[in-house]
Amino acid sequence: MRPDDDALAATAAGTAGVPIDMESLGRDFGPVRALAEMSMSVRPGEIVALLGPSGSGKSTLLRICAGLEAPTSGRLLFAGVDQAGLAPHQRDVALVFQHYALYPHLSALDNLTLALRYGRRMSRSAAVARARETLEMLGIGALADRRPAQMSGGQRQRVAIGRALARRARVVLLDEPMSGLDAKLRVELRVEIVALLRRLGSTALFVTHDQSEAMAVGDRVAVLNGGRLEQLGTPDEIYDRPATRFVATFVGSPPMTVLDGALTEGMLRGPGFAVAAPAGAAAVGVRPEGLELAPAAAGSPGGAPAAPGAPPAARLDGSLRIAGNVVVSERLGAERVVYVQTAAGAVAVRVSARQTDVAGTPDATRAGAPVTLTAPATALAFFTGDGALIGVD
Ligand SMILES: Nc1ncnc2c1ncn2[C@@H]1O[C@H](COP(=O)(O)OP(=O)(O)OP(=O)(O)O)[C@@H](O)[C@H]1O
Repeated sequence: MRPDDDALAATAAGTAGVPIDMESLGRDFGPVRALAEMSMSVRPGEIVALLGPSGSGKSTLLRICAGLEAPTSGRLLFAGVDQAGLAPHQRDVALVFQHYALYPHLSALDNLTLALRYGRRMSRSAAVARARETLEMLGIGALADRRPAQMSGGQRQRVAIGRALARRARVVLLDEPMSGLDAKLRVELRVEIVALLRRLGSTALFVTHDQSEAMAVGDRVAVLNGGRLEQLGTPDEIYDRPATRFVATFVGSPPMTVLDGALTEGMLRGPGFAVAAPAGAAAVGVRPEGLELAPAAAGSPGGAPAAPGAPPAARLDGSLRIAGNVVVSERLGAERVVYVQTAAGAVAVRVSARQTDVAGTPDATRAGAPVTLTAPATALAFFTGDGALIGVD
């Protein structure tokens, strides 16, 4: 859903998600800097996925938004109002955690109804109607009368999510809400959660360390590393134009390969490769699907340079070429990912699985096969020594 639609959805559901503004938020735990200079604006009704490795500060940021943790520096605003000093219950936020706690002696319906009656002070009939509607939206309307012990883990988690979302808080914070569930269930449930959030129009922050989950759930994805924001962008921007080397090598399956080199006279040279590069380049990156794999030409064994020590020549069209030997190849549905050991390091290449099935073609994907990898200039990304992407515009 695009922002223009958000207002409509919010009006239809009677909820208005609010804008969230983070201004240089920081949080220190003694000597540990859990969060630093975190600035981000989230639009009303937008879902932002917070993605990052363990310890990158995702939960700390969420807890600050919830009011469970105070920032050491910076400001947090909901709808333009500074949240400093406001307790969790004063912020109108809904929290969904991995570890849910339902009342065991109450039915699913009563678990939701109770939260609405006491959390939202709704009348009994209005609360029951809202609770039923929410359970229906999560595909568990038929389980309304069951107690938690009579449900599967996935069903219980749906009830817990329903209980948090039924309140229609203006901000919804989800911290790895599905990490206890199996992969198939996670995929199903994330679709339902997103549909529900859209319907309610709440602004949502969704913490995950699973990149496919982040890319599927987020209107935009915020990639965190070491307490800092590396990039905030749509899933396409994050994938196609990673702002930093960290993002490039964190997102993608397998992620971008980045080869280090030294720049002289417009040429980035590393072990076994040389490529025309912009000023400031210290490394060249290429996605697995940006490379073409071909059997090494006869007489030029893969892996080793033609003459040991002889620098490879850069190519006039700006493309990257590097030789190597296949280490292993992995069949993934219609594609195959081939890992090639080159003098500059391991390089991942994605090829059509059919490429290897053509009769009469030497199988360039079997282990040990000498191969040549080529990527056109348009498939290359260059990074500075600090890991920043060098603009190509
Ligand atoms: N209460 C605390 N006391 C001391 N250090 C803390 C505390 N809470 C978090 N930290 C530290 O702050 C950093 C960020 O932690 P945080 O839990 O926010 O990361 P995360 O990205 O959510 O990680 P994970 O994916 O493992 O949950 C870590 O180095 C962590 O050890």
